[in-house]
Amino acid sequence: MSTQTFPDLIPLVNKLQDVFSTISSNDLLDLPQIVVVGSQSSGKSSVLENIVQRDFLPRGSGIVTRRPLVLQLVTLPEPAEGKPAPEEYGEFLHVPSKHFYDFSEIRKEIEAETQRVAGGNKGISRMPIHLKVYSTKVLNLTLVDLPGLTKATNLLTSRSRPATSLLTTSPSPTAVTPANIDLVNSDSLKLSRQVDPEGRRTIGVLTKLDLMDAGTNALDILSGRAYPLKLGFVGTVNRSQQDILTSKPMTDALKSEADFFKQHPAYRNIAHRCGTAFLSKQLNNILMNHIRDRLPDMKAKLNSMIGQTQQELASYGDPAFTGKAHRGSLILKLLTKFANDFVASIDGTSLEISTKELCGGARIYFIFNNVFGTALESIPPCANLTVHDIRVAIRNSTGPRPSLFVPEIAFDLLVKPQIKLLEPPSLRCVELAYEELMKICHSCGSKELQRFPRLHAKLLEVVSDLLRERLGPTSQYVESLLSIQRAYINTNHPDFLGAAGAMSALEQTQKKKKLQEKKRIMASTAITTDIKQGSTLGTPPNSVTGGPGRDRDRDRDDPDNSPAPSINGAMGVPGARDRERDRDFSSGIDRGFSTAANSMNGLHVTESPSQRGDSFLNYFFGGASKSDRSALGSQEVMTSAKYVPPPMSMNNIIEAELERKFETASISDNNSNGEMQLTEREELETQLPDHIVLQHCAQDDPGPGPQGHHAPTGQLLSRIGAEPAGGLAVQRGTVRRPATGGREPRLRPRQVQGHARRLSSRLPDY
Ligand SMILES: Nc1nc2c(ncn2[C@@H]2O[C@H](COP(=O)(O)OP(=O)(O)OP(=O)(O)O)[C@@H](O)[C@H]2O)c(=O)[nH]1
Repeated sequence: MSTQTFPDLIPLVNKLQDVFSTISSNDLLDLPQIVVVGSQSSGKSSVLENIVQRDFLPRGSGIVTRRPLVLQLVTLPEPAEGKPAPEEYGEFLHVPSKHFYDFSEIRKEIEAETQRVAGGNKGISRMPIHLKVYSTKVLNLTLVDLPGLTKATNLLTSRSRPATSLLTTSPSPTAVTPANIDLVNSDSLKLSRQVDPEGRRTIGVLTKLDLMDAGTNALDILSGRAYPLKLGFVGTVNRSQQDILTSKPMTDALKSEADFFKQHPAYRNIAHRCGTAFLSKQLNNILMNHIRDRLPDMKAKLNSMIGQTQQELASYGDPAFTGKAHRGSLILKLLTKFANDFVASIDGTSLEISTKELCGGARIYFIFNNVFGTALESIPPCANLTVHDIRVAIRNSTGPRPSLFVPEIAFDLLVKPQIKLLEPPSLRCVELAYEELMKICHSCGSKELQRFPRLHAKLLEVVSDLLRERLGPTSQYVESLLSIQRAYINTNHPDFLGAAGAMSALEQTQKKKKLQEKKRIMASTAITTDIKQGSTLGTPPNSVTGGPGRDRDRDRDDPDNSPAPSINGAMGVPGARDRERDRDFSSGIDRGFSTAANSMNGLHVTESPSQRGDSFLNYFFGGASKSDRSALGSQEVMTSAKYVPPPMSMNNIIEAELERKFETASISDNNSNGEMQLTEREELETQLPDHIVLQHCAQDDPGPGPQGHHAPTGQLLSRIGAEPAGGLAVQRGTVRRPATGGREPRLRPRQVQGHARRLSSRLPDY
């Protein structure tokens, strides 16, 4: 061990200790400390009192030391000759202005302070008590008295110490062990090994040497032969309980100790390396060496902390703005800075730009282009629109007349709810943008502003209120934009290029389909055989009236004709018009049905309606003109098994079969599954709106573009709505839909029918 002394080192470290204890940051610097550890009643307090040479520590039964005591011993200079020695005194960090000259007062203050923090119920606290003792009799030294070992373990070894913990990561342990127990059972040595495994900084203190059994001694231990510690063991003899009770003076106690070692036969030769005085010197050396070792590291750490602190200080603003006179200008400056930061965050010109996640304006861009874009993309353009809806809307909107083109009223009615689907994601986009602006607002406070927490809180409150206030009107604005688009569907917009192209594409598809079907039927063996044999097939009754093509037109043109009354529940429930139609048609039809039903119950009938399926219906509604209906509906025709239809040519047969395929469901309106079959034209018409909408979506969504996003809603909406087609200056948006609590209901066929009726009454020229 170096004998070189650094007298200023320990006071300097004590100063650091005081500073760091006030800012609760002992851990930051890892100050060198000597900690006194030992099991309960091993004699720790006695050793400390011997070193200070004063009675000042609480005494009693059970656990007495319940808070760590940081004891800083400061050497007072020796008085000049003839002058009285300066009076010893103690000073607590928590009572800085008071000097305790009466050491019994110090004891009381320790007890009171322990009780204040650790409570009166034997509780233990980490919060240290800092006591400085100024005396001419002490060496500069800092020691930490820890509570009894069972309680001290956590305080000494815990790596997750709170900032208030006094212990460093590498303390120098003073392991106090009573000599009257076996060394291998020494908990203090076990604990010291945990923080100093090589035994380089640990010093062993052997107390109660006077209490060893007669004939035994601790010479092996004190000579360093029993236990390997680089700094060795120092033996002490403190005051016994009896001495304490009789208030044996400390000077007498120290003298008795010195005499003990000098006179003891075993320790006589090592008496100069035993006792409290030697221990004090050793501890002083240990501490100074420890400080010296740690000094370069401490200096580097301190410098970096000073740099950081100065930087932080600078961030709290210009000192020129301090004082009451500068209050107004300071507030203005802070508000301007806040506003600039807010704008900079949105513009992306802020100095503190994260490289980890999107923030500010970039995040708003992401919300608009990715989140909103994806939300729009995920909306199926024809959601909630079934073929049935489209077909019914088209048919209802044509009224009693045939339509030459796809009726636009139907298109309007169908498209408007679809535009409404854009509303929820649009409103969500507004909310997300609002939330992002709120986030930006909360991240804008500069360090300087944080110096004034109330101003900062008030500023955030005002800006948040402002943003919240604008949320409602912005949402309303978005809603009104969508309402505008829904109110007026402009199919003449230059971007609305879907109609003609879609129509021709659909027609091509249909033609192809028809051709394929024709070929298939041509190849059908049954038909070919029949043709070859020149046999006469049972012609469907509708051929009598000039072929199914005409019937198809009639059927399409006459909406009253579509749903036929049910025979066996396979068809749809007839509507009002159906019922009227039924009344209009001769009662013969009804008779026909009843007769047909009777026929099925065992009467003579060639084919049951179920066997003949749609042909049976064609027989009534699809295959005959109005003039023929009464005749065809006659009981004779329906029930006669002998009825022989006129012969058909080959082309007629093919044509009829083909038409039957395409058309039967259009007459029956519903098939047995409740699904509708469409006519060729209806299929084309019902697909057209889908096709247009899909085309527009495809236009709007050219796939991930250079920015990897999709066209915003505005474009989609502007493409759906523009000016009226063909200069038809009819405001079709006047059709009002019933209020549905903000949610556009899916239009049922009957609702569409109702709308169409009302619409046609308002638009006589349509
Ligand atoms: N005879 C004798 N008694 C001693 C010696 N050292 C301590 N004692 C006695 O042992 C008892 C416990 O001593 P303390 O100094 O209070 O022990 P401690 O380790 O501080 O106890 P806690 O703070 O409760 O953990 C006291 O009654 C002391 O008088 C010694 O060297 N010789």
